[in-house]
Amino acid sequence: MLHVSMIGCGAIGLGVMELLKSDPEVAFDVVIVPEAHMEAARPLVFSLAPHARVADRLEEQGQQPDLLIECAGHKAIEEHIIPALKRGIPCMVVSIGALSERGLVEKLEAAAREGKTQVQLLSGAIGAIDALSAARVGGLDSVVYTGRKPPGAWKDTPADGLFDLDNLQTATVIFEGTAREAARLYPKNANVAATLSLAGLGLDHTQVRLLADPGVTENVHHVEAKGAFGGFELTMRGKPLAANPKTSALTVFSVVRALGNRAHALSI
Ligand SMILES: NC(=O)C1=CN([C@@H]2O[C@H](COP(=O)(O)OP(=O)(O)OC[C@H]3O[C@@H](n4cnc5c(N)ncnc54)[C@H](OP(=O)(O)O)[C@@H]3O)[C@@H](O)[C@H]2O)C=CC1
Ligand SMILES: O=C([O-])CC(=O)C(=O)O
Repeated sequence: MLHVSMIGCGAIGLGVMELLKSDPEVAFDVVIVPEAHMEAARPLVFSLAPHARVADRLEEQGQQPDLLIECAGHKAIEEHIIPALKRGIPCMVVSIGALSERGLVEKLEAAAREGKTQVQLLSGAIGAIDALSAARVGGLDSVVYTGRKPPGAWKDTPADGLFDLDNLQTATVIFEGTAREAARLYPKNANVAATLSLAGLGLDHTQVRLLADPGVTENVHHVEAKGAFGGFELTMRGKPLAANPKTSALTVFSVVRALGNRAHALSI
């Protein structure tokens, strides 16, 4: 039985608990949410994981989880993941876009080294991360990522002021540049660009194009990579979660897979 503490009970966290509620090998013991939202979170958590405790942090004394998983956002990495790693608790992170902040990846690595443990960065909404990071071993020449989403998915981002999102008639490029700049301008839509960068050529050498496209209803991720290994092209058409259209459903499935791989006898 894998005893898991989870940070965040939003679209991803609740989706993960729902899918794992009848898995006898995974137990959610603690769900961490901001203090102000603990009361509201309790009934939701109770309905999916009746034995789980809602808290605003991991207790430092007593039984430690086998694994701490972050499904919350940038601040949760600094607040919860880094201290847990230093205490030797293995961690998983889904908010990969947060790692585009300078120095944060190095802080995570240092904390894991200090605690003699490991932090796993999850692939989330994008596929072929195994192929891309293997290809990097032989040398990559280029990685180009195009992210295409319905105009509504770009609400409350810099594109909202620059383009009339409600009345777009054709696919419109809202950003073109490096993954680092994409992550700076579009932090809540930067997870895929950051994941591809960390697996491949880094934030400054991964090219990104972002489009608002009234012709799509899905989050479409296209990757083209070339290098000593040859090349690949990948298109993912991710159905958005009803609870958060910025997030593809595959992200939830990717977390469930990762937890299953830790908990079950066979890992794939
Ligand atoms: N790797 C990938 O491919 C993808 C990654 N993501 C990332 O995953 C994360 C979660 O996404 P999603 O579930 O859709 O987002 P939601 O906004 O639906 O949920 C986020 C949850 O985290 C909680 N939370 C926020 N900050 C903290 C904190 N410091 N400590 C504890 N809890 C906190 C929120 O609590 P409250 O509501 O009470 O503030 C909320 O319950 C985001 O960072 C998102 O960018 C998303 C899609 C793809
Ligand atoms: O499709 C998703 O779930 C999220 C996404 O585009 C991103 O954050 O890069």
